[in-house]
Amino acid sequence: MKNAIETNNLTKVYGNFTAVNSLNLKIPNNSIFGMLGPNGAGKTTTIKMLTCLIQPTSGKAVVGGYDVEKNPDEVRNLLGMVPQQVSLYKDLTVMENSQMCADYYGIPSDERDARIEDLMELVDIKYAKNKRVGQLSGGQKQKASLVASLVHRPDILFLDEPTIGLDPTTKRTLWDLIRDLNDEGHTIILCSHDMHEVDMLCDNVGIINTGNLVAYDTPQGLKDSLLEANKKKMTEALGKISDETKISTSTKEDIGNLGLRKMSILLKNQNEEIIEAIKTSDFVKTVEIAHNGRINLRIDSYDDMAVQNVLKDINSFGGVIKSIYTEEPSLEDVFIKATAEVDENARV
Ligand SMILES: Nc1ncnc2c1ncn2[C@@H]1O[C@H](COP(=O)(O)OP(=O)(O)OP(=O)(O)O)[C@@H](O)[C@H]1O
Repeated sequence: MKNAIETNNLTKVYGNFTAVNSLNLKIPNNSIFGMLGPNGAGKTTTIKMLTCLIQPTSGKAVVGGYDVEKNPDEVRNLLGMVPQQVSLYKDLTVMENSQMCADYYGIPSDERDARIEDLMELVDIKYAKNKRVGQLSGGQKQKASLVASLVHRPDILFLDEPTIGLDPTTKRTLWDLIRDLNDEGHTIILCSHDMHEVDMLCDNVGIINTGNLVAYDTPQGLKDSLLEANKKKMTEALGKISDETKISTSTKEDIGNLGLRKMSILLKNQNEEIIEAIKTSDFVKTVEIAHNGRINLRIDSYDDMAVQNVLKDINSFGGVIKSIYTEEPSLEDVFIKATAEVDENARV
């Protein structure tokens, strides 16, 4: 079995509203998959179908080799789930909640408590094992939830916003744990709005928008595609300005501390008039002339057209561009671009 999860035109319709639309997804075994999408995109609905909590309207999903509709029990046995809202019993202790989960999955009683204690140590919650869940802080509840969901050593683990509200240290502990679990062979499905987290942890990323899968690749692949598209647009905008203009990308540090959307330009024929034209361009928020003559700009817009319009302004004042640096796109840029075109009719 190559893929831990495979869906074929998986669809969920509520009334006349399509929450998930013909989803075709392949999540390789032993990988970390990041599921991204704006609020209401259909992520939770997808996860609910994959974890047999709701039935698909049409299409198919195979999880761990089992069809979610034909073999839901087998699927459930393979899964662990840490939901957005911790779903443990508030009046039971951390230990009792985990014991209940272990019993549900039929873990032998002579193994059960040792397994739970090992996991508690791993996520650092053993000190609170006899505390009732209702008395725990948000982060402690999240850890308790992880212990309960890992006790049966699931092949596939679903994590829905697992680090939301956690302090930076606890967040890092959890990231390390996710990597460790993956090294041990678990496939992990991570739903998160934290782009840094997804970029850092995930092997592959899928972006869902209004029920449709609009992008799927490695994080680097997604960023590279956007970079290529941006370069193409810049080349088009440069047009006849100069065939020799070098377009490159650079990290934030190389360009300098300029703020949000940055670009840096070197002109062959820099003069006051051109600089003035750049400064008064509608799209340019700050202009800084570096000691080496580079013009560092901050363009306060995520609109692709901003870059093109600045280049056109320079062109109209006779500026000949020698080289352009733009900031490398981040996963956040990819997300914003991929989800920009929202079909308002497809929302409720
Ligand atoms: N039981 C339901 N009945 C009708 N519509 C529903 C139901 N559950 C979800 N929806 C709708 O389906 C769409 C997708 O919801 P879903 O919870 O899957 O989004 P999501 O991507 O998980 O969002 P978020 O990031 O906010 O958690 C939303 O428009 C939501 O209103």
